[in-house]
Amino acid sequence: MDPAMPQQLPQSFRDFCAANNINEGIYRSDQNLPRYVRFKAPPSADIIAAVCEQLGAQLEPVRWLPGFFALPQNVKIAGSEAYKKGQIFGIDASSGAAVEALDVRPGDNVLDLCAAPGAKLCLISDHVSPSGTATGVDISPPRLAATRTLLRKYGAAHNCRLFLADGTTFSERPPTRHVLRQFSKQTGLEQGSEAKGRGIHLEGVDVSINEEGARRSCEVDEDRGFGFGEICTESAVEAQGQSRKSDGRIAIPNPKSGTDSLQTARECEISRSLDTAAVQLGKTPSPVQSLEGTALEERQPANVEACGTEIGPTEGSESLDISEKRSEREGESRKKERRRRRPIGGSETKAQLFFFGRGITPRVLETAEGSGRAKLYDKVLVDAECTHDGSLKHIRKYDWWGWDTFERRVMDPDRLAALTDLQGRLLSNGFRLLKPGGSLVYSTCSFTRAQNEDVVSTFLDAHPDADVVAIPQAATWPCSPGTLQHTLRFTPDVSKTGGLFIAKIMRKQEFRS
Ligand SMILES: C[S@@+](CC[C@H](N)C(=O)[O-])C[C@H]1O[C@@H](n2cnc3c(N)ncnc32)[C@H](O)[C@@H]1O
Repeated sequence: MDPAMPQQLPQSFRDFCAANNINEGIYRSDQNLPRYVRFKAPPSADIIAAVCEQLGAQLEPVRWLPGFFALPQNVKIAGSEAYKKGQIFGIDASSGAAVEALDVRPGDNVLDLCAAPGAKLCLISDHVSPSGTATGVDISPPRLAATRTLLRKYGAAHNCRLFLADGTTFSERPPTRHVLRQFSKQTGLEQGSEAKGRGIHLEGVDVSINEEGARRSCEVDEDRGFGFGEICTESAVEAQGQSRKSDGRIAIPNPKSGTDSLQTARECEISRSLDTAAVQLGKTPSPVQSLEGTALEERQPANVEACGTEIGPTEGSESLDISEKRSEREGESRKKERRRRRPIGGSETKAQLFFFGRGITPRVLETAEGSGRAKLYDKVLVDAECTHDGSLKHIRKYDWWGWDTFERRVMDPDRLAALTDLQGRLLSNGFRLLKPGGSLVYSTCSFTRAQNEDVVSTFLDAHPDADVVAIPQAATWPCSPGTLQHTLRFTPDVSKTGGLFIAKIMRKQEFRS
């Protein structure tokens, strides 16, 4: 057998490769690829040594990608202290490269249009800190729930928000940075405080402190329909049926378990501030406006998925009732949503009111029509749904699912056409939400031209204000050029990473059609 060929590739997959001009040789090292981890904060030599000891393996720095380390593929990281403490997380180096290509800067507002399960969003959250924001969107409730868990675990939730929405129609503006700073200042929840990882949801919230000082009243932002409630005073503690223990801790009754959980006043204050309801009105939010101030077409309203506490499907926690009327209806629709197999061409999302709040009665807050120019995102990542053929590990799952399923899902021309159509619409909508002068990265973990260069070329034909640009950092990356100028491909044989296609697209600063 040709040593360049991977052994025992299933015939269906070989047929797929042949049909898409994919050289099977690129998979030859796929079975022995390293796994990659990233340190949340730049590690000292002592920390690296300690983590190596915990993992029982050497961490090899990835020379071309700062903060990333390679490990032998079979090393399990989940049991280690470093992983449990959120010090390291698993993310393929090619995924890291996609985020690096975006060149995210502190203070940027970044949109991640296909965010789940969230590894790239965690990285983005780190890069935009301390003053920027990251907005994640995904159409899959369970995957979004996993994303929320990940964000919390890695202390990335403080500047992130998540929407359950169709990325082809998502239309929410970036949050107001001014408010983010104001909220942090007033609550004392600065970067690195214990609030990190709790999931603050801050978009468009106008926070004010009244005469009583400790009391925080929060009003909804006119554009957004979200808000934080107030609470934290002694009277509010009593009003909530809570009591202070002699050591100063506050007993918070949990009606479901019948037990009290004890929190220090500080913890209580923080959780109150963070866990108060965020509200998405059950009506269409004001659409994003173009820079010229004209409303862009009406889009589907998004559902709020995650912020301070549980909304929507949860991991290891119960979702809270929203209102007597709505909870039943939504419970049913969520069940239906879980049962339903998501079509490959995307799906419609219905407006739903998600809600949460521990012991807090949520208020539905009124919005006013937004006015003036919409703020758009500085950077957008469209890490699109694809056939995942860049990773044999993923493709091998069809050993269990059955290769007839592969043929039906991945090789059926109608489904492929629907998929590439979805990719094009995700790219177009991401670009619509990008500000002039901003950059967008389109990536897939497929090697087919149809899902990569062809999608980008079709997009460029329809968007004269878009340019594919070179990625300067890539000069030192172990990748190969795509067939469209400036596009890149990470292939397992060359990069020793999972497969990834990356195109960086700039929106021209000044453009007259
Ligand atoms: C390749 S995965 C994204 C991986 C993610 N960026 C990460 O780094 O963890 C593609 C995601 O697109 C989501 N998706 C599929 N169709 C979508 C749509 N119409 N709108 C938004 N997300 C969609 C899928 O649920 C899936 O989570």
